[in-house]
Amino acid sequence: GPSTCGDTHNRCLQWAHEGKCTNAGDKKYMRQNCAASCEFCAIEDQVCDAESKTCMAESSNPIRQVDKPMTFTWWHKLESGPMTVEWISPSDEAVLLGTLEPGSSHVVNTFPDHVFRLRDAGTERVILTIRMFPGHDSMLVEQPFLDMIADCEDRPAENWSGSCAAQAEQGECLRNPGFMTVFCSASCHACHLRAREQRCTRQNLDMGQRPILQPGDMDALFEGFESRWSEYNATVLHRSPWIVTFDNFLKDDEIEGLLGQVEGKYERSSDLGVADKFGDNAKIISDVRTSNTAWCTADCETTPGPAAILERIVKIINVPLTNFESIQVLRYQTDEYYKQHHDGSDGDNDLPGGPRIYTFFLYLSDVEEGGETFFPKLNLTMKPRKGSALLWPSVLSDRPSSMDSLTSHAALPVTKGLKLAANTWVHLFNNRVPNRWGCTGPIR
Ligand SMILES: O=C(O)CCC(=O)C(=O)O
Ligand SMILES: [Fe+2]
Repeated sequence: GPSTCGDTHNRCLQWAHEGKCTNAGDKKYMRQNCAASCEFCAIEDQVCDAESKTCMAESSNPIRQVDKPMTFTWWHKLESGPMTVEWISPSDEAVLLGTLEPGSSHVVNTFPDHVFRLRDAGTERVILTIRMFPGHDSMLVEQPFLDMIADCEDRPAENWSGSCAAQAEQGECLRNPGFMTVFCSASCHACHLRAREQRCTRQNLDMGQRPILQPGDMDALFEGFESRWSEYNATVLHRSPWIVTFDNFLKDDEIEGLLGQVEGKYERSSDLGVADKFGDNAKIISDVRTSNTAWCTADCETTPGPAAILERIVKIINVPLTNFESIQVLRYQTDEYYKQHHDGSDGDNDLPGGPRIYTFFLYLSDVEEGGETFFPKLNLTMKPRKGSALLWPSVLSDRPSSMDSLTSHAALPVTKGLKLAANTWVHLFNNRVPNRWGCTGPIR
């Protein structure tokens, strides 16, 4: 159970902003389940560094997580008789640890990546085998849970050339849990983590509980913004919502660096479908956006160009890189567009990373004709110019868990030439840990 003070539900912050922490009917639930969002916790209980406001997860390094001791508890909630608990050693030896009586619990001190097996003590039938994952520290062994994991098998994608068993052997289950628990769940003994509600709570991900914005923080950021960032010619085009442009934000060699890194990685732009019962979000191709997309992921973002760009954005918006998605490069050819949409939705409060709070948009080319970014509700149009940038929020300053519908926007069709641009999306909470765990696509 929760030993440190925190939220047990991802949507806690939204509920807190709706006044549920003090509302008579909800207060009890909120005290028990949303202590962090209701600010009932002492600061020192929280994983985040309050001073610098960084919510860098203590244990976001998976290698370190493996070394970190953990305590795991099983609760025997089955009608049947006693169960035995065994530790399966790396050389596949079963070591008997004890017997678990119906209605009672069994606690082991262990480490992430260790494997345990429960058997019916009478028939010796294997009831379940599970691998230890950090943050997931207890399990109710009950019939609905066993039904959920019953049909569990590896189901790697057809075009994947790896072997689940070999990858599991090499420690990939913990290093890359988002991919491995979904596609190699049997080999990882991680069938219990296929379901998003098991795998993707902020508490289970051990990622910190503090949102990067409190009500009002965003307004404070943009006060005096133009003079603070005059080196990039920051101009406030609109207040409430804040829309800011930067001339000469990018140097040519940074643009070349970024584009060079993603060359050959472009795919037709898609949206993510709702997670299936295996925890996977399928890509959906639609006519809402017709461009091509390439991601600047781990290897790319540490190269000089992208690294310098990200470092500057971190400084300007005062949010650590842990809350960022990878840079997404966009390529629009003639007649391509992205119809009116919003970069966030209220449902994003159910994601451990929370909603996107900012889009820091980069223009990587000039465009001969068309390709403007257009905000219909604000009647604002931004003509793409190589090296410039545009910053807008997805949420309200007064209530950072709520979408600001005024910032819906479109990419108008390119009518002549080519448009290269990039999204840098920034979340209310750490988004790096959720991304590694496959917890970023929509749930419903
Ligand atoms: O290309 C543009 O100007 C905007 C693109 C956009 O809104 C998006 O990718 O979400
Ligand atoms: Fe957008």
